[in-house]
Amino acid sequence: MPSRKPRGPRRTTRDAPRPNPSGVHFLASNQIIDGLIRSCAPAPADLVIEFGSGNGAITAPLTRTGARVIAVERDPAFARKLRTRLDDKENLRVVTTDARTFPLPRKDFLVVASIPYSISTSLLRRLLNPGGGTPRKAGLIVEWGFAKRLTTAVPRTAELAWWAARFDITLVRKVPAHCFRPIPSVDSAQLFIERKPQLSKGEGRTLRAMIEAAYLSPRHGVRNVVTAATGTRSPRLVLAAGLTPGTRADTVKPAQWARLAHLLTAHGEPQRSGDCSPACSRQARKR
Ligand SMILES: C[S@@+](CC[C@H](N)C(=O)[O-])C[C@H]1O[C@@H](n2cnc3c(N)ncnc32)[C@H](O)[C@@H]1O
Repeated sequence: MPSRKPRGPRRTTRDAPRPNPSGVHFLASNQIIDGLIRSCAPAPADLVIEFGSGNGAITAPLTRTGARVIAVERDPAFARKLRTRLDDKENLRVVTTDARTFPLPRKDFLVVASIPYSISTSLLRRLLNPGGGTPRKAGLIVEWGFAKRLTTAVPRTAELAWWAARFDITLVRKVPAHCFRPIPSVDSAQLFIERKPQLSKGEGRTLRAMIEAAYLSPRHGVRNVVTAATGTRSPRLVLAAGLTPGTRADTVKPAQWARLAHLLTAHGEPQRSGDCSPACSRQARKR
């Protein structure tokens, strides 16, 4: 992990936060951009998607890795300028569309992006929920508070726990506001996300059912959560997962739920309900 303080461009009094009606803040630190790209180590065989390419601060160095790059930008003026500027890059495709509806590839891909903060949650939902394709690795610049919520040891909501149980989500570094132009009022963070080995369908269903039961009844012990989710009692497997039957649900880390789901599935414990009851879904959506 880098220890040097990220350098932004030299700061002057003219750089103080100013009204910015477009709400767009461009990365202006080569050190941050390089670190972001290096975190995913794109190679020529890779497909990399960048959401919100703006004026290409990340796109241009991304194309130099030799990977195939798809830059997704909603603003037609930004997209047009980027196409013109990087006209000679045969490995780049600029797509003018909304990141929230861009169809994600089914095959292997990476994401490298400084994402528009207004769509952080909806974009992460698309990237980290099964359904479409999910990235093998993602290097993202996100708002600082959002990064902290995503990386707490015991996430606050069932949805965050579901993501953290299936992906390693690491807060790599703070990205101070002065690394952007214009300077925003909040700091940002560099996140690194890596997909864990994929779960079987049964493991996924058991994991989801347990997480939802846990977040509906956070004071319950793990034993009750397992019973609510699978209809069985498995104290031996709870112990094997490094928990005790009485461990409170709101102290259990996502990786521990994942381990327990693996053990329960391997020993043939079915989940009780389908993927998710309506009440659980409502709770999971609360953010
Ligand atoms: C934070 S800026 C990042 C720009 C550039 N990547 C950089 O780091 O300098 C976000 C960019 O996302 C674009 N954008 C905003 N909402 C979007 C959406 N829903 N889909 C795709 N692009 C979007 C904006 O036009 C802007 O160019």
